[in-house]
Amino acid sequence: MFYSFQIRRLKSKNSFEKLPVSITSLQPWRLSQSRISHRLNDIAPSHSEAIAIRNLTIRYRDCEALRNINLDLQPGQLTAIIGPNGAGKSTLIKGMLGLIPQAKGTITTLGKPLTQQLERVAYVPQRSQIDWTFPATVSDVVMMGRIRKTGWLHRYSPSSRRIAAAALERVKMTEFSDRPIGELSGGQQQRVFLARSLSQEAEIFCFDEPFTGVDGKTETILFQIFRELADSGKIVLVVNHDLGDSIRNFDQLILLNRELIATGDRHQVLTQDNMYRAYGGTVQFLSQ
Ligand SMILES: Nc1ncnc2c1ncn2[C@@H]1O[C@H](COP(=O)(O)OP(=O)(O)OP(=O)(O)O)[C@@H](O)[C@H]1O
Repeated sequence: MFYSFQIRRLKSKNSFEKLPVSITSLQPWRLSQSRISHRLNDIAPSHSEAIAIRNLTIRYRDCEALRNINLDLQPGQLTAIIGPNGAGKSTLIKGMLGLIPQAKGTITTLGKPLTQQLERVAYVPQRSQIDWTFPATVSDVVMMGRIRKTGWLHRYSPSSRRIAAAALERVKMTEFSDRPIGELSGGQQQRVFLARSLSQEAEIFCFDEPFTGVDGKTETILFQIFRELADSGKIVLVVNHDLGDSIRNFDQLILLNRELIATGDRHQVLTQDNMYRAYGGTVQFLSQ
C-alpha cells in the first residue's frame, strides 16, 4: 500500500553560507575530454560503518529545534529526512556536522565523533544558503571538492583534475565548465554541487533539499547518482519534501517534527498515525 500526500509549505530563509574559496580553488584549469570517464567507476569501495546518533538535542538561542533524537544511519542506504517546515530537518544535518554549537548528545562512527572525521563527509546545503554571486566558474566549484585531498596551498594533481572532470561529466555538466556558477539555472547549479561532492570522494553524503526547483531530468540524474553512491556502500542522507512517488527511491525514511516521529522503510513510516503526528491537518491522503 502506498500513499501520496499534499503539503502546504511556508518557507523562510535568512542565513547565508559563503562558498569556501582558496588560492588553489581559483587556479585556471581545463577539462580534458579524453580523460573523462563517463561513469564514476572509481567510486571507491566504502569503509563506512553506521552513524549512531544518541540523545541529540539541539537548541538555537530561544528555541529547542530537536529533542532527544536516537537514530542509526546505515551504509548502503539512501535515507530521506522528511517532516513539515520547521521540523528540524536541516538542523539535524547541521547538528551532525557540528555547525550548531548548542548541541547535546553524541554522533559517532568508526568509534569516534563524526565531527572529528569531517574529511569523510560531503555536504551540499540548501540553495538559499549559498552565495551565488561568488565569482567562481563551474569547474572552480567542482575542484573545490578536491581541496581537502590536495591541501590549501598546493596545485591540483592530474588525478584530482581527472576525478573532478569525471564528476562533472557524471552530472552532464561538462559543457558548462567555464560558465560562472551564478549564471546557471537552479537545477544546473544543483548538479554542479553534486559534482563537487562526488569529487570529494567522501563516505558520507548529506544533501539539504537537492530537489527544490529542479526539473525531471535533473531529478532523475540526482536519484541515479544517489542510488549509485548508496549501492557502493556510502551513507546518503537527503532532506526531502516530496512525499509523492519519488519517496519510493529511498530505503529509509526519518520522519521528524522537533522529535523523531518514526524511522524505517516507507511502509513503517508513512502511516496515517505517524503522518498526523508530524503534519497534523496539513497533509491529506490523496490516493492509496
Ligand atoms: N539560525 C537559527 N536561529 C534560530 N532559530 C533557527 C535557526 N535556524 C533554524 N531555526 C529554527 O529551528 C527550527 C528548525 O529549523 P530547520 O531549518 O531545521 O527546519 P526544517 O525542517 O529544515 O524546515 P524547512 O522545511 O522549512 O526547511 C525552526 O523553528 C526554525 O525557525
